[in-house]
Amino acid sequence: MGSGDPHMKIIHGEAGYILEDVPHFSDYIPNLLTYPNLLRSNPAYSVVKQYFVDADDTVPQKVVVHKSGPRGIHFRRAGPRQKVYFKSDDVLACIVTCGGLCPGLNTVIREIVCGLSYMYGVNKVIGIYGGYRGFYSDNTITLTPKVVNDIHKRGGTILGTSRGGHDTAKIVDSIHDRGINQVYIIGGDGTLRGASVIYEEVRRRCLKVAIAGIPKTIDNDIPVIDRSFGFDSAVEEAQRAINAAHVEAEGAENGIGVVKLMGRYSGFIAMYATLASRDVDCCLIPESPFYLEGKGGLLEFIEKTLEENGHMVIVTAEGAGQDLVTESMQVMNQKDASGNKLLQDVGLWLSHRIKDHFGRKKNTVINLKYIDPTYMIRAIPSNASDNVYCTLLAQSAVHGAMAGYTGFTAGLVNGRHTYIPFNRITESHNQVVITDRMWARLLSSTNQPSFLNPKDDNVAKKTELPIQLLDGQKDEHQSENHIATKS
Ligand SMILES: Nc1ncnc2c1ncn2[C@@H]1O[C@H](COP(=O)(O)OP(=O)(O)OP(=O)(O)O)[C@@H](O)[C@H]1O
Ligand SMILES: O=P(O)(O)OC[C@H]1O[C@](O)(CO)[C@@H](O)[C@@H]1O
Ligand SMILES: [Mg+2]
Repeated sequence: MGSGDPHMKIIHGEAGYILEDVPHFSDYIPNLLTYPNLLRSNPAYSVVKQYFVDADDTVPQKVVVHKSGPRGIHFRRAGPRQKVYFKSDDVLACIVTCGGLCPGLNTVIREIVCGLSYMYGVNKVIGIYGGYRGFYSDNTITLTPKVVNDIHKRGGTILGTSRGGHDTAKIVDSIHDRGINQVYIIGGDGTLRGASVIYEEVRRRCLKVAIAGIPKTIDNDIPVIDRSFGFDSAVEEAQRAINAAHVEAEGAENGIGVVKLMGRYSGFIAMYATLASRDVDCCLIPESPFYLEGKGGLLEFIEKTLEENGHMVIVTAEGAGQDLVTESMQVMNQKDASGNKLLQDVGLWLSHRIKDHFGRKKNTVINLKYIDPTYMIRAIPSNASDNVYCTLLAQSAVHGAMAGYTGFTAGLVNGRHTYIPFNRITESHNQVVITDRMWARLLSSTNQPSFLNPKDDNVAKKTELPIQLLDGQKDEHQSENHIATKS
């Protein structure tokens, strides 16, 4: 759904209240039968007071408001509804995972299967192998609570994943031919763009097929939601690499530890890992340009830190300084199968440049160790907090699909589970705002320079500007750096 999409459901209420609603079968299929929700008689849930979500419950995107300000954008609250649009025996659900790996993928798969089975008595669930292109293959895996019982203890995805290869018409043909009527799609921004066009095609064909997304990205660059699953686990695991770098750096004369962490366009993992560790002297992220030589540059800062402390730790997000690396290595821009820019190894480049610099200074011997734990971090199983989070996201998606909602992603907004229309998730991405408080906290904890080259007019101007909030975006007081920027 693009922003000018005729299917967007925007409902206006009093005092500037706006509901950005998600599509429902009843929007395009008339006279559908409904059934009482089985959870009514489920012993585990029937004791819960007010277990069903009120049809009018919505969640505000903005929680910090002013007395006379508009109530702003809201999303539909996730959760079980009194009525469902499927009989248990009629459901054939499928699950697919696409894009890069992320801790928690298996937990989400597990909880969709278990949620469908234990809450709604649905026992026909299949897994599509190897991302979107798996829809064209005959191979699927039958998913039962028994099959998925302990998969949350493993990293990766039992279904495999891939980039590229999305053919909407072929995917919808495959869904239709197999009789699938609930599709759970777990992936990042690219995947959800793919899910959105699948939903459009399903709707164009008037099929009663629910398309539900569960946003995944280790980089935490998905807008609107509080955080993406796996991010917490990644930050925690990154501590091990940073600790190792610190131990190595401390143990050597002029020891320098360089750690590269994931973050293609957004430096959230690097920023949070740095803030959590406190052993990091410098954190480099894609959003904050830096330079090496001259006054206020990185090399000068390294010299100063070594002089003062005898060692230092540098954390760099993989997407940091890409312009510098590509310029100095004179490499062509390359893309992966999904069209994402392939990054140069900034950690390796940085390590060479630091060694070259001190190599030219005859009186300073340095000991530099470069640690690249990126794929080791991405491959771990999710931690306890992400496991619970994944469970709730999966259950939200299941409740939504059973209730007849479609074309939505499940997502946590201000601590509440919601259904968000695809376009809100795919139209922008979340980046660290370097004029925001969280980045200031980081700068004050590392004491690194801001690297704002006074010659670079653009950067200086950009940072002098007050934060411009697009309509409906979170403000700095509540977002703590989770402001979405147009991509
Ligand atoms: N605009 C689009 N329309 C249809 N399909 C798309 C689109 N963009 C990406 N896809 C498909 O989505 C899948 C995953 O995309 P991508 O490789 O960009 O990963 P992602 O979901 O963004 O996850 P991450 O970036 O976190 O690894 C691929 O199969 C790709 O072909
Ligand atoms: O090597 P791959 O699988 O293309 O994945 C690398 C990218 O995937 C991500 O982890 C996002 O999923 C990025 O941080 C990283 O740049
Ligand atoms: Mg992506």
